[in-house]
Amino acid sequence: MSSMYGYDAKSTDDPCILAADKTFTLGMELLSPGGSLINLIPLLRFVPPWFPGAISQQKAQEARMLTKKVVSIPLEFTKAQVAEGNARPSVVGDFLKKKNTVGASKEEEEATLIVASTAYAAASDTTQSATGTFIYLMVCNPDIQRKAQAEIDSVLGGKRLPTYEDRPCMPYNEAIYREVLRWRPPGSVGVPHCSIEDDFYDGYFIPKGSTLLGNIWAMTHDETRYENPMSFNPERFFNPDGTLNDDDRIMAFGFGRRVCIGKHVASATVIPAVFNLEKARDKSGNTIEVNDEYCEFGLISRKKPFVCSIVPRSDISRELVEKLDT
Ligand code: HEM
Repeated sequence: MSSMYGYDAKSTDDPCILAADKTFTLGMELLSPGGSLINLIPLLRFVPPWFPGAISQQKAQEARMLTKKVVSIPLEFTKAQVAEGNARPSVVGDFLKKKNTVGASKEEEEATLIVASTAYAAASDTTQSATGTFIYLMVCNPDIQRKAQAEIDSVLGGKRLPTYEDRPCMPYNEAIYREVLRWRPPGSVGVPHCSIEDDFYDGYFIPKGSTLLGNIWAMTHDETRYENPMSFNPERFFNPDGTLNDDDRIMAFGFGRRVCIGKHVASATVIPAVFNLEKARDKSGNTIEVNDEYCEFGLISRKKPFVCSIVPRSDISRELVEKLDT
């Protein structure tokens, strides 16, 4: 939202977040295989929402209305910021400035707005799922977190935030990133695809028009490739000589022509540079244990909410984060 619109949601009660969350839940219910009869009998899409029992149509209508809200709330915000002259750099903000000065075509405007809302929609739940898993794993594996932080400190000296250029110098953090998305890919079967011609695979006939799901979970938990696949172990991505191995194909981003286009943005998000992530304590000082449960939302799985403590690692870390907010 920040990079697309320069809009920072301050809390989970933000109207845009609430609308996006509800749209997502409705969308996932409708899109998951078997989630709607329309997926099996496409002719049913012509039944109007007011028809008794047309639950899918009603959900789709609500999702459409909420989607408009998800697009209009940050857009109106950015327009106001641009008009007041204090818009932060963002895809939509920069476009609007350009439109107001040198002009822009209708097509350009349409494309920019669609790119921004698509990126937001595709990025929010997947990134939220991966971040939830990452925080959970760091809280439950303090030794791994300390090792990652020690590597970051050795490169940054605790004085600045990491940049893309620092990444090759942080192989252990790279291994954590690979392992988080291997251990719990946000979408265990990716996004459904449709075969565009008759095909054969491994002796099976796949007729044109079949729905195909790539079993990402099976690939990332293949015991012949990943020993003890249910355990979280970033070390598995290292060669015996201590260098990173070449297993850098992140299955969680999907495959082929429609592979996730945000994978480079996503891959830069997960770094324990400035915060300590720990188990929280109750008023008596007892550690609050973290549940290990996940909720399935159609095609995406999310860590069930849990309490933990997230505190800046030092005063410098706090300043670095606060500077980001200004
Ligand atoms: C950990 C985070 C993310 C995961 C696990 C993820 C995963 C995926 C997957 C599985 C697909 C479908 C690929 C396929 O059809 O085989 C996809 C598509 C897509 N993703 Fe991501 N994604 C993430 C973050 C992002 C971010 C941050 C953005 C944008 C900034 C983004 C934008 C998109 C878009 C636009 C598509 C549709 C591409 C197309 O259909 O051509 N994703 N993503």
